[in-house]
Amino acid sequence: MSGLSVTATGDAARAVSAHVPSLVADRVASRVAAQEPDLWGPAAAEEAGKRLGWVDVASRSADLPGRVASLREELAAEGVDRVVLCGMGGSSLAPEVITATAGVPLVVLDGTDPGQVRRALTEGLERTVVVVSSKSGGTVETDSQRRAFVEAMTAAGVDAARRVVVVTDPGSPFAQMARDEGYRALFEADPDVGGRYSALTAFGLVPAGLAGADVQQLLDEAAEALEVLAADDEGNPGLQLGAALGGTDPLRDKLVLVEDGTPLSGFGAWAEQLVAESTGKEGTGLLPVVVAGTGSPEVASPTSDALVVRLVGDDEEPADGGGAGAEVRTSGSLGGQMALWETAVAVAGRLLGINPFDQPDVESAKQATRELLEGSPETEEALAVDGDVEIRGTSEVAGAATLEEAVDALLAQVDGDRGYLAVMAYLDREADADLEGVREDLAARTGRPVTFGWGPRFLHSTGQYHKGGPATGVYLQVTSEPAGEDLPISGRPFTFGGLQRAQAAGDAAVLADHGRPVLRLHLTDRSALGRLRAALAGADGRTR
Ligand SMILES: O=P(O)(O)OC[C@H]1O[C@H](O)[C@H](O)[C@@H](O)[C@@H]1O
Repeated sequence: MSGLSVTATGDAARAVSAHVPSLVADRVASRVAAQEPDLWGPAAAEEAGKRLGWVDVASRSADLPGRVASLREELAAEGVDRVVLCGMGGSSLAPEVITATAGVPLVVLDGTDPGQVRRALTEGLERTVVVVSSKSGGTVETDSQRRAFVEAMTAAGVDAARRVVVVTDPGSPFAQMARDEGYRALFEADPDVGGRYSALTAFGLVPAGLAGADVQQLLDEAAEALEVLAADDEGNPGLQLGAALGGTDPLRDKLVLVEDGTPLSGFGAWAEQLVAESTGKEGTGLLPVVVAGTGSPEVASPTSDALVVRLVGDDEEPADGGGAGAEVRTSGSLGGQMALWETAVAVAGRLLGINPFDQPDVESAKQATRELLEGSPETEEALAVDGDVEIRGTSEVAGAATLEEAVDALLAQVDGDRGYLAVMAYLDREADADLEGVREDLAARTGRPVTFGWGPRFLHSTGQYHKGGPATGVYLQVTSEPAGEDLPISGRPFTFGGLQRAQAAGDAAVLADHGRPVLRLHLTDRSALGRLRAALAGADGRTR
């Protein structure tokens, strides 16, 4: 028994009935398990041919728990017990959910906010090991974080080379660097598994295992689940979830994810990347909307284009199959759920007619950032300045003279039937965490799904969907001067603050090029956050 359970109601149940029989007849489950690359059309076959290794992850990763446990013991004997992970997207989201669920501490540094980076650098360096994870070995945030740690450790008299562990693909620039610099350990990951499917490879298991999570158990859970998920059987939960995700008609493309009794902690953020980057392309896809709880507007009164997925506990009563709306409930162990969602997203990709293994629109924002870093980080004149807030944006918000007018102008662009609002905050996701509360306010205010992402973290997750998915979004970007001093990046001509601004400006430019409405608010003093929050909440009583 894998303990995996998927139940569907309403439109989701109808999608299961409509699609699972043909998925079984086409032997989709066993062909995914056999790593057949031709399930997503001829154009996707080459990529799929090198991206399906996750189906036998338990054997591919078999040596890792032992290797990680030995390294953890060695480090502990040296008094090193604080684990920091530097990595973005697929290189950080899995260890975050694994350690949060296991209740073991891991510092995840997946941002460039100078205050957030500085905090990670100043707490307990003498007992810190830094895991630098990047599949490509070329991600600018990760390399900048590595540089910052090496410099800070060296300044503190700590032998940095003994404290850096690298996880990367064989042959990547990071693999070479780990050898050249004599870093403590190099874990070469499986190149046949894509970043967002890499949870149970070295990317998930090394940092989580060093932090003390039981990674052997995760692999065992996944192995058990993958057997069930390989069956050409109508009861296969991977086919059922895949059909519910990709097969509603008309497509319910706002996937509202809510923890509702699950023992897993933070699963939504991991699933968000998997779903958004895998499906959000060619003008279609599913927008994950990760909400705080069952009282959130998107769950309490779902829109007609929403599919609500409740992550429930194992003893939850199954929902009955009828009714209006569309809901799915899933439960099972963390390793099992990861395998379930990977399978389901691959199945949904087939139903949506897209290649679930590429991310064709991520590079454009990276390129725009590189160009800005080579020039000046902010080249666009402010349309208006309201106190400590500079207002920039596309033509839809051009007439606004005040912060409140600008927000109103943007919200007026949210389509009442299919639209969504994405809030993208390039701030300190720990110190400024309260801002996340505006998600609910804005959802209530607009009556539409609202996503909240911390920049640049979300660029490696929902960023693909924003550009490649349907043109139904409007975008609110928040940037700020650093709360304290900016932080230089050793050996680079730009600072963390400069990088953060360039990433924001680069992404906004690409969204604008795609014809999407964008409002950019830059706080010249971070103390203006309170005012911003009130303006977004509509605290003066103005509602649309
Ligand atoms: O692991 P890395 O190569 O550093 O990549 C980190 C992330 O980069 C990009 O944003 C990709 O679209 C993601 O899928 C990936 O997870």
